Amino acid sequence: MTKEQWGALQDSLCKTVGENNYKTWIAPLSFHGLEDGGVAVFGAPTNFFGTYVSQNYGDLLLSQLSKVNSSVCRVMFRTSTRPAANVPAAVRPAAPAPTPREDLPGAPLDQRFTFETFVVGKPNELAHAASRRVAEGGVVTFNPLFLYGGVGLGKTHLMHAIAWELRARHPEKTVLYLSAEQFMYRFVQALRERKMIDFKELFRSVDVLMVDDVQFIAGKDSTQEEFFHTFNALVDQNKQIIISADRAPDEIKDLENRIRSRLQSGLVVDLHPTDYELRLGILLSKAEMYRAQYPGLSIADGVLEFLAHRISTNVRVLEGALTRLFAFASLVGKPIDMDLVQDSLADVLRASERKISIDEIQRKVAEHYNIRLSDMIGPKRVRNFARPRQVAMYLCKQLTSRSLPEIGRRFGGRDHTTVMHGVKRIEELRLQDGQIDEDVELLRRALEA
Ligand SMILES: Nc1ncnc2c1ncn2[C@@H]1O[C@H](COP(=O)(O)OP(=O)(O)OP(=O)(O)O)[C@@H](O)[C@H]1O
Repeated sequence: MTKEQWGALQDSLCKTVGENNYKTWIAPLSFHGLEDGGVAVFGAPTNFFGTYVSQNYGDLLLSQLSKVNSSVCRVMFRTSTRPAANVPAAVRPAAPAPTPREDLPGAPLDQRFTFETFVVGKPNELAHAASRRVAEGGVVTFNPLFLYGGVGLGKTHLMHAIAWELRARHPEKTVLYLSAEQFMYRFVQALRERKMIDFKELFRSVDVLMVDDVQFIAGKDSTQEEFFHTFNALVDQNKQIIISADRAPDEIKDLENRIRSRLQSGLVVDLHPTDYELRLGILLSKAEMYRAQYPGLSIADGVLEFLAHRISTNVRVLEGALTRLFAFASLVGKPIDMDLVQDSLADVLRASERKISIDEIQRKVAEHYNIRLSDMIGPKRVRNFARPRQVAMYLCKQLTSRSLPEIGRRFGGRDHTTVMHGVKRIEELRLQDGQIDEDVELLRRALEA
């Protein structure tokens, strides 16, 4: 096992654990060598760091190392003596911001996550407006600002944008941005090294505290306790706090009530799931950036619209798809058109195929024919209810993978032969009756949108 072999493993480790984890936990390790008995020895910046990596990534490291060198049968971490300057920014106790305070244990800010690159649409306009207001750094009006939303909807992007803006407008202010996980890590480290006074002083002396992914501290009692005191101390001094989480304060389980109520005491805003227009806006803006990077590559009409329509999960997946398209196109020297989309994104498209539920179909059809849901599912056989019911059954058969007996059960416990009959009837009617055909087509499109 050589340093070169360790170096060669970096890429695959980064892919396996994700870039953030890699930067935080793997990159700071230095490979010291292979000792007797097949022990691969690594230098870690602190004892806590070594223990954490050993517990969380020990098995992974061992399995990867033993693939390149079968004599490795154990990994071990020793506190490294190398200078802190070699430790990547993610774990270095200083934020790489313009004129950062040397002692701030913040996380690095992503250069790309600014307000300029954040595309605003209906689903995120409130969160964006509140973030802009806080980023002005004027009088504290809502404290904390609590931003929440599902995976990949732009919480971290907005947090970084606020931090960049604050640092640019108020270089005299100390703005500390870090994830809740890093807060915990710092806290545990301070406990172990008996530096709690320094820790408290440091966190209580900032002008703006930004904590990302606060749901992480749920269930971690002492970290919550410390967070609570930090929070109160800062609010008492009228210092701005900005928090993000993947759900609303009252939906975070295992969070102490007093913390929950503090989190709710300012402005709570959510980032809604993206809509088609926002997704298209984001794609257009990202494509613009890629065009500068890959001059000469063109995108055929309709490609971005297709992606915005089909990939509705989250923005990260959308971005990934675009990155792959540009990379693929430049490698094979082809234009970005629908053929390339199908060739290079088959897996992404399959994974993001929208699953339509029977409930959704029943609701949409009832709405369309202006009848009550209970009448569609209920026993009445009058034509006003029977025809919409058959249309709904037909759509369930076409748009879901449910079996006939299952569909029957969901329509008030009807037999599968009734469903079969309904489906057949609509097939026939679609050929004979233009109105029915049009209704079904309209409903299908609305459901697939
Ligand atoms: N409105 C937007 N405009 C431009 N880019 C966006 C927007 N929303 C999200 N993104 C991009 O999507 C990616 C994911 O966003 P981000 O990391 O901020 O999500 P998140 O909500 O923090 O997700 P997670 O819950 O996984 O932490 C980033 O590259 C970000 O730049």
